Amino acid sequence: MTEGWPPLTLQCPGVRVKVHYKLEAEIASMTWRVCACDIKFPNKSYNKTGGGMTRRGSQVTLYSEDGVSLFEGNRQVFVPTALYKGAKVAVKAIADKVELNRTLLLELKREHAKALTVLRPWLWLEQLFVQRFTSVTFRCGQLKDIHHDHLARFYGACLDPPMPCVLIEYCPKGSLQDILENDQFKLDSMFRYSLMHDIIKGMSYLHSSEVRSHGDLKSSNCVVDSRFVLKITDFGIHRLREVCREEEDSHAYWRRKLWTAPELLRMGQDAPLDGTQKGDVYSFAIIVHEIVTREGPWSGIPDPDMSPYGKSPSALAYTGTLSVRVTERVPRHTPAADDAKARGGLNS
Ligand SMILES: Nc1nc2c(ncn2[C@@H]2O[C@H](COP(=O)(O)OP(=O)(O)OP(=O)(O)O)[C@@H](O)[C@H]2O)c(=O)[nH]1
Repeated sequence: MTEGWPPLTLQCPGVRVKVHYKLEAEIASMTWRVCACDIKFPNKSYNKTGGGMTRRGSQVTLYSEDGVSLFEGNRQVFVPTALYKGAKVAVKAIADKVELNRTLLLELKREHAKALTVLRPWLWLEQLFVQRFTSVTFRCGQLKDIHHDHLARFYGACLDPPMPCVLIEYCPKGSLQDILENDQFKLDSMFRYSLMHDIIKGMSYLHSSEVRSHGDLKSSNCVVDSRFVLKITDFGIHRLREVCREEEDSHAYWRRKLWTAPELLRMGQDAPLDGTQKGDVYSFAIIVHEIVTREGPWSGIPDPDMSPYGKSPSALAYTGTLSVRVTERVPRHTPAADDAKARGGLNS
Protein backbone atom coordinates (compact mmCIF):
# COMPACT_ATOMS: atom_id res chain seq x y z
CA MET A 1 0.00 0.00 0.00
CA THR A 2 2.76 2.42 0.92
CA GLU A 3 5.39 0.90 -1.34
CA GLY A 4 5.14 3.51 -4.09
CA TRP A 5 5.59 6.48 -1.79
CA PRO A 6 8.72 8.50 -2.48
CA PRO A 7 10.29 9.12 0.92
CA LEU A 8 10.73 12.89 1.12
CA THR A 9 13.99 12.84 3.04
CA LEU A 10 15.43 10.22 0.72
CA GLN A 11 14.71 12.37 -2.37
CA CYS A 12 17.69 14.57 -1.55
CA PRO A 13 20.76 12.99 -3.24
CA GLY A 14 23.09 13.83 -0.34
CA VAL A 15 20.83 12.13 2.17
CA ARG A 16 20.41 9.13 -0.11
CA VAL A 17 24.15 8.64 -0.45
CA LYS A 18 24.63 8.98 3.29
CA VAL A 19 21.82 6.54 4.09
CA HIS A 20 23.14 4.12 1.47
CA TYR A 21 26.65 4.06 2.93
CA LYS A 22 25.37 3.88 6.48
CA LEU A 23 23.26 0.85 5.61
CA GLU A 24 26.13 -0.74 3.70
CA ALA A 25 28.41 -0.24 6.69
CA GLU A 26 25.86 -1.70 9.11
CA ILE A 27 25.38 -4.75 6.95
CA ALA A 28 29.10 -5.25 6.50
CA SER A 29 29.71 -4.99 10.23
CA MET A 30 26.81 -7.19 11.44
CA THR A 31 28.07 -6.63 14.95
CA TRP A 32 25.57 -9.08 16.34
CA ARG A 33 27.09 -11.97 14.40
CA VAL A 34 29.23 -14.32 16.48
CA CYS A 35 31.83 -16.71 15.11
CA ALA A 36 31.54 -20.29 16.43
CA CYS A 37 35.27 -20.25 17.18
CA ASP A 38 34.73 -17.47 19.75
CA ILE A 39 32.30 -19.56 21.82
CA LYS A 40 34.21 -21.52 24.44
CA PHE A 41 32.42 -24.33 26.19
CA PRO A 42 34.10 -25.03 29.54
CA ASN A 43 36.91 -27.58 29.18
CA LYS A 44 35.52 -28.69 25.85
CA SER A 45 35.60 -27.57 22.29
CA TYR A 46 32.43 -26.74 20.44
CA ASN A 47 31.42 -30.28 19.62
CA LYS A 48 28.72 -32.86 20.10
CA THR A 49 30.29 -34.88 22.85
CA GLY A 50 31.22 -32.08 25.19
CA GLY A 51 29.10 -29.41 26.74
CA GLY A 52 26.69 -28.05 24.20
CA MET A 53 23.77 -29.19 22.21
CA THR A 54 22.85 -31.93 19.83
CA ARG A 55 19.91 -32.01 17.52
CA ARG A 56 17.65 -34.96 16.75
CA GLY A 57 15.12 -34.06 14.07
CA SER A 58 13.34 -31.00 15.31
CA GLN A 59 14.25 -31.86 18.88
CA VAL A 60 17.21 -30.19 20.47
CA THR A 61 18.77 -31.98 23.39
CA LEU A 62 20.80 -29.99 25.85
CA TYR A 63 23.85 -31.41 27.53
CA SER A 64 25.62 -30.17 30.58
CA GLU A 65 29.36 -29.82 30.77
CA ASP A 66 29.69 -33.45 31.84
CA GLY A 67 27.53 -34.64 28.97
CA VAL A 68 24.47 -35.57 31.06
CA SER A 69 21.12 -34.83 29.48
CA LEU A 70 19.41 -31.96 31.20
CA PHE A 71 15.84 -32.96 30.58
CA GLU A 72 13.97 -33.90 33.70
CA GLY A 73 10.62 -35.41 32.81
CA ASN A 74 9.05 -32.90 30.50
CA ARG A 75 11.03 -30.02 31.81
CA GLN A 76 14.49 -28.73 31.01
CA VAL A 77 16.17 -27.74 34.21
CA PHE A 78 19.33 -25.98 33.06
CA VAL A 79 20.62 -24.16 30.08
CA PRO A 80 24.02 -24.84 28.49
CA THR A 81 26.56 -22.14 29.16
CA ALA A 82 29.73 -21.00 27.45
CA LEU A 83 32.26 -18.20 27.58
CA TYR A 84 32.04 -15.50 24.99
CA LYS A 85 34.56 -12.66 25.14
CA GLY A 86 35.09 -13.36 28.81
CA ALA A 87 31.40 -13.32 29.74
CA LYS A 88 29.45 -16.40 30.79
CA VAL A 89 26.50 -16.74 28.43
CA ALA A 90 23.44 -18.94 28.11
CA VAL A 91 23.53 -20.76 24.75
CA LYS A 92 20.19 -21.35 23.05
CA ALA A 93 19.76 -23.33 19.84
CA ILE A 94 18.11 -21.69 16.86
CA ALA A 95 16.93 -22.69 13.40
CA ASP A 96 19.32 -24.85 11.34
CA LYS A 97 19.10 -22.77 8.22
CA VAL A 98 19.15 -19.03 8.57
CA GLU A 99 19.77 -17.60 5.16
CA LEU A 100 21.37 -14.22 4.87
CA ASN A 101 21.07 -12.84 1.41
CA ARG A 102 22.97 -9.59 1.03
CA THR A 103 20.51 -8.00 -1.38
CA LEU A 104 17.68 -8.89 0.92
CA LEU A 105 19.55 -7.48 3.89
CA LEU A 106 20.16 -4.20 2.15
CA GLU A 107 16.55 -4.04 1.06
CA LEU A 108 15.27 -4.78 4.52
CA LYS A 109 17.50 -2.14 6.04
CA ARG A 110 16.43 0.34 3.40
CA GLU A 111 12.76 -0.30 3.94
CA HIS A 112 13.21 -0.01 7.65
CA ALA A 113 15.00 3.30 7.21
CA LYS A 114 12.12 4.51 5.03
CA ALA A 115 9.60 3.45 7.60
CA LEU A 116 11.37 5.32 10.34
CA THR A 117 12.16 8.51 8.44
CA VAL A 118 8.95 8.93 6.49
CA LEU A 119 6.29 7.24 8.52
CA ARG A 120 7.33 8.17 12.04
CA PRO A 121 4.22 10.34 12.64
CA TRP A 122 1.88 7.51 11.74
CA LEU A 123 2.80 4.86 14.22
CA TRP A 124 0.37 2.29 12.96
CA LEU A 125 1.96 2.44 9.54
CA GLU A 126 5.40 2.21 11.04
CA GLN A 127 4.28 -0.86 12.94
CA LEU A 128 3.04 -2.35 9.68
CA PHE A 129 6.46 -1.84 8.14
CA VAL A 130 8.35 -3.10 11.15
CA GLN A 131 6.26 -6.27 11.28
CA ARG A 132 6.50 -6.77 7.56
CA PHE A 133 10.24 -6.40 7.33
CA THR A 134 11.24 -8.13 10.50
CA SER A 135 14.19 -10.34 9.58
CA VAL A 136 16.93 -12.16 11.35
CA THR A 137 19.38 -9.36 10.72
CA PHE A 138 17.03 -6.59 11.54
CA ARG A 139 15.88 -8.26 14.74
CA CYS A 140 19.36 -9.25 15.92
CA GLY A 141 20.56 -5.70 15.29
CA GLN A 142 17.71 -4.37 17.43
CA LEU A 143 18.34 -6.85 20.23
CA LYS A 144 22.03 -6.04 20.40
CA ASP A 145 21.14 -2.40 21.00
CA ILE A 146 18.91 -3.12 23.99
CA HIS A 147 20.52 -2.46 27.35
CA HIS A 148 18.42 -2.35 30.48
CA ASP A 149 18.89 -3.46 34.08
CA HIS A 150 15.91 -5.78 33.87
CA LEU A 151 16.46 -7.30 30.44
CA ALA A 152 19.01 -10.07 29.90
CA ARG A 153 21.61 -8.84 27.46
CA PHE A 154 21.64 -10.27 23.95
CA TYR A 155 25.27 -10.90 22.96
CA GLY A 156 24.65 -12.06 19.42
CA ALA A 157 23.82 -14.98 17.18
CA CYS A 158 26.05 -17.62 15.69
CA LEU A 159 24.66 -18.84 12.39
CA ASP A 160 27.54 -21.14 11.57
CA PRO A 161 27.29 -24.92 11.46
CA PRO A 162 27.31 -27.23 13.31
CA MET A 163 25.18 -25.49 15.89
CA PRO A 164 23.47 -22.18 15.18
CA CYS A 165 22.59 -20.50 18.46
CA VAL A 166 21.99 -17.21 20.24
CA LEU A 167 24.06 -16.06 23.19
CA ILE A 168 22.23 -14.40 26.05
CA GLU A 169 23.41 -13.09 29.41
CA TYR A 170 23.57 -15.94 31.91
CA CYS A 171 22.02 -15.34 35.30
CA PRO A 172 23.40 -17.78 37.87
CA LYS A 173 20.46 -17.94 40.29
CA GLY A 174 18.25 -19.58 37.66
CA SER A 175 14.81 -18.75 36.43
CA LEU A 176 12.00 -17.30 38.52
CA GLN A 177 10.20 -20.60 38.04
CA ASP A 178 13.21 -22.48 39.48
CA ILE A 179 13.31 -20.13 42.48
CA LEU A 180 9.58 -20.35 43.16
CA GLU A 181 9.73 -24.15 43.04
CA ASN A 182 12.72 -24.32 45.35
CA ASP A 183 11.60 -24.43 49.01
CA GLN A 184 15.08 -23.43 50.13
CA PHE A 185 14.44 -19.90 48.87
CA LYS A 186 12.52 -17.99 51.50
CA LEU A 187 10.66 -15.18 49.79
CA ASP A 188 9.48 -12.38 52.05
CA SER A 189 6.95 -9.85 50.80
CA MET A 190 9.64 -7.26 50.02
CA PHE A 191 11.48 -9.69 47.80
CA ARG A 192 8.29 -10.78 46.06
CA TYR A 193 7.43 -7.17 45.47
CA SER A 194 10.87 -6.47 44.07
CA LEU A 195 10.57 -9.41 41.66
CA MET A 196 7.30 -7.96 40.32
CA HIS A 197 8.85 -4.52 40.21
CA ASP A 198 11.74 -5.82 38.09
CA ILE A 199 9.41 -7.56 35.63
CA ILE A 200 7.28 -4.45 35.18
CA LYS A 201 10.31 -2.26 34.60
CA GLY A 202 11.79 -4.67 32.07
CA MET A 203 8.46 -5.18 30.30
CA SER A 204 7.73 -1.48 30.20
CA TYR A 205 11.13 -0.76 28.63
CA LEU A 206 10.69 -3.56 26.11
CA HIS A 207 7.29 -2.18 25.10
CA SER A 208 8.81 1.22 24.46
CA SER A 209 11.67 -0.26 22.43
CA GLU A 210 11.61 -1.36 18.80
CA VAL A 211 11.06 -4.94 19.91
CA ARG A 212 7.61 -3.77 21.13
CA SER A 213 6.45 -6.97 22.84
CA HIS A 214 7.86 -10.16 24.32
CA GLY A 215 5.28 -12.69 23.18
CA ASP A 216 6.46 -15.50 25.47
CA LEU A 217 6.61 -13.96 28.90
CA LYS A 218 6.51 -16.61 31.62
CA SER A 219 8.29 -17.43 34.85
CA SER A 220 10.95 -19.55 33.10
CA ASN A 221 11.77 -16.54 30.91
CA CYS A 222 12.56 -14.39 33.93
CA VAL A 223 16.06 -15.08 35.24
CA VAL A 224 17.75 -13.91 38.40
CA ASP A 225 21.34 -12.72 38.58
CA SER A 226 23.87 -13.05 41.39
CA ARG A 227 22.56 -9.83 43.05
CA PHE A 228 18.99 -11.18 42.94
CA VAL A 229 18.03 -8.73 40.22
CA LEU A 230 15.41 -10.21 37.94
CA LYS A 231 15.87 -9.88 34.17
CA ILE A 232 13.46 -10.81 31.44
CA THR A 233 15.08 -13.06 28.88
CA ASP A 234 14.31 -14.69 25.49
CA PHE A 235 12.61 -11.63 24.03
CA GLY A 236 12.69 -11.13 20.27
CA ILE A 237 14.08 -14.56 19.40
CA HIS A 238 10.90 -16.56 18.80
CA ARG A 239 11.30 -16.53 15.05
CA LEU A 240 14.84 -17.84 15.39
CA ARG A 241 13.94 -20.52 17.92
CA GLU A 242 10.70 -21.59 16.26
CA VAL A 243 12.03 -24.82 14.72
CA CYS A 244 13.49 -25.93 18.03
CA ARG A 245 10.08 -26.02 19.64
CA GLU A 246 8.58 -29.14 21.08
CA GLU A 247 6.00 -31.26 19.24
CA GLU A 248 2.52 -29.83 19.10
CA ASP A 249 0.85 -32.51 21.18
CA SER A 250 3.49 -32.57 23.91
CA HIS A 251 2.96 -31.58 27.51
CA ALA A 252 5.58 -28.82 27.12
CA TYR A 253 3.72 -27.37 24.13
CA TRP A 254 0.44 -27.05 26.02
CA ARG A 255 2.12 -25.91 29.20
CA ARG A 256 3.56 -22.91 27.36
CA LYS A 257 0.00 -21.81 26.63
CA LEU A 258 -0.75 -21.30 30.33
CA TRP A 259 0.72 -17.81 30.08
CA THR A 260 -0.89 -16.92 26.75
CA ALA A 261 -3.73 -14.40 26.66
CA PRO A 262 -7.10 -15.85 25.62
CA GLU A 263 -7.48 -13.50 22.67
CA LEU A 264 -4.17 -14.84 21.29
CA LEU A 265 -5.14 -18.44 22.01
CA ARG A 266 -8.32 -17.94 20.03
CA MET A 267 -6.28 -16.76 17.05
CA GLY A 268 -4.48 -20.11 16.92
CA GLN A 269 -1.85 -20.24 14.17
CA ASP A 270 -2.70 -16.67 13.14
CA ALA A 271 -1.56 -15.23 16.46
CA PRO A 272 1.44 -12.90 15.97
CA LEU A 273 4.64 -14.74 16.84
CA ASP A 274 5.90 -11.76 18.82
CA GLY A 275 2.62 -11.55 20.73
CA THR A 276 1.13 -8.24 21.77
CA GLN A 277 1.75 -5.76 24.57
CA LYS A 278 -1.64 -6.53 26.14
CA GLY A 279 -0.81 -10.21 25.86
CA ASP A 280 2.43 -9.58 27.78
CA VAL A 281 0.52 -7.84 30.56
CA TYR A 282 -1.81 -10.82 30.77
CA SER A 283 1.23 -13.12 31.06
CA PHE A 284 2.60 -10.84 33.75
CA ALA A 285 -0.63 -11.30 35.74
CA ILE A 286 -0.16 -15.06 35.62
CA ILE A 287 3.42 -14.64 36.86
CA VAL A 288 2.20 -12.41 39.69
CA HIS A 289 -0.17 -15.19 40.66
CA GLU A 290 2.76 -17.65 40.62
CA ILE A 291 4.85 -15.35 42.81
CA VAL A 292 2.03 -14.96 45.31
CA THR A 293 1.01 -18.62 45.53
CA ARG A 294 4.31 -20.36 44.71
CA GLU A 295 2.21 -23.22 43.40
CA GLY A 296 2.61 -22.76 39.67
CA PRO A 297 0.35 -20.97 37.21
CA TRP A 298 -3.39 -21.26 37.78
CA SER A 299 -3.19 -23.09 41.09
CA GLY A 300 -5.94 -22.41 43.58
CA ILE A 301 -8.19 -20.46 41.21
CA PRO A 302 -11.44 -21.11 43.03
CA ASP A 303 -13.75 -20.79 40.06
CA PRO A 304 -13.12 -23.60 37.52
CA ASP A 305 -14.60 -21.40 34.81
CA MET A 306 -11.65 -19.09 35.22
CA SER A 307 -8.99 -21.74 34.85
CA PRO A 308 -7.64 -23.11 31.56
CA TYR A 309 -8.18 -26.51 33.13
CA GLY A 310 -11.87 -25.55 33.30
CA LYS A 311 -13.99 -24.16 30.48
CA SER A 312 -12.78 -20.68 29.76
CA PRO A 313 -9.39 -19.13 30.36
CA SER A 314 -9.27 -15.92 32.30
CA ALA A 315 -7.50 -14.84 35.45
CA LEU A 316 -7.80 -12.51 38.33
CA ALA A 317 -4.63 -11.81 40.25
CA TYR A 318 -4.23 -9.49 43.21
CA THR A 319 -1.25 -8.61 45.25
CA GLY A 320 -0.54 -5.81 47.71
CA THR A 321 -0.88 -2.45 46.05
CA LEU A 322 -0.66 -3.97 42.61
CA SER A 323 -3.78 -5.42 41.12
CA VAL A 324 -4.16 -6.46 37.55
CA ARG A 325 -7.49 -7.57 36.24
CA VAL A 326 -7.56 -9.80 33.21
CA THR A 327 -10.88 -10.79 31.73
CA GLU A 328 -11.61 -13.33 29.09
CA ARG A 329 -13.47 -11.50 26.39
CA VAL A 330 -12.32 -7.95 26.72
CA PRO A 331 -8.57 -7.67 26.08
CA ARG A 332 -9.03 -3.90 25.78
CA HIS A 333 -9.52 -3.93 29.55
CA THR A 334 -6.08 -5.43 30.02
CA PRO A 335 -3.95 -2.57 31.31
CA ALA A 336 -0.81 -1.47 29.53
CA ALA A 337 2.56 -2.09 31.18
CA ASP A 338 2.74 1.56 32.21
CA ASP A 339 -0.75 1.39 33.82
CA ALA A 340 0.31 -1.67 35.78
CA LYS A 341 3.47 0.19 36.77
CA ALA A 342 1.45 3.17 37.99
CA ARG A 343 -1.09 1.02 39.86
CA GLY A 344 1.74 -0.68 41.67
CA GLY A 345 3.27 2.66 42.62
CA LEU A 346 6.33 1.73 40.58
CA ASN A 347 6.89 4.94 38.70
CA SER A 348 9.92 5.89 40.69
N1 LIG B 1 20.68 -20.31 35.75
C1 LIG B 1 20.11 -19.96 34.60
N2 LIG B 1 19.22 -20.78 34.07
C2 LIG B 1 18.64 -20.40 32.92
C3 LIG B 1 18.97 -19.20 32.26
N3 LIG B 1 18.21 -19.13 31.14
C4 LIG B 1 17.46 -20.25 31.13
N4 LIG B 1 17.71 -21.02 32.20
C5 LIG B 1 17.13 -22.31 32.58
O1 LIG B 1 17.07 -23.10 31.43
C6 LIG B 1 15.76 -23.55 31.22
C7 LIG B 1 15.53 -23.70 29.75
O2 LIG B 1 15.53 -22.40 29.15
P1 LIG B 1 14.98 -22.25 27.69
O3 LIG B 1 15.74 -23.15 26.79
O4 LIG B 1 14.97 -20.80 27.34
O5 LIG B 1 13.52 -22.82 27.79
P2 LIG B 1 12.26 -22.27 28.59
O6 LIG B 1 12.46 -20.84 29.02
O7 LIG B 1 11.91 -23.23 29.69
O8 LIG B 1 11.16 -22.34 27.48
P3 LIG B 1 11.18 -21.56 26.08
O9 LIG B 1 11.79 -20.21 26.32
O10 LIG B 1 9.74 -21.50 25.74
O11 LIG B 1 11.95 -22.42 25.14
C8 LIG B 1 14.87 -22.54 31.91
O12 LIG B 1 13.64 -23.09 32.29
C9 LIG B 1 15.71 -22.13 33.10
O13 LIG B 1 15.48 -23.03 34.16
C10 LIG B 1 19.92 -18.33 32.85
O14 LIG B 1 20.28 -17.25 32.38
N5 LIG B 1 20.47 -18.77 34.01
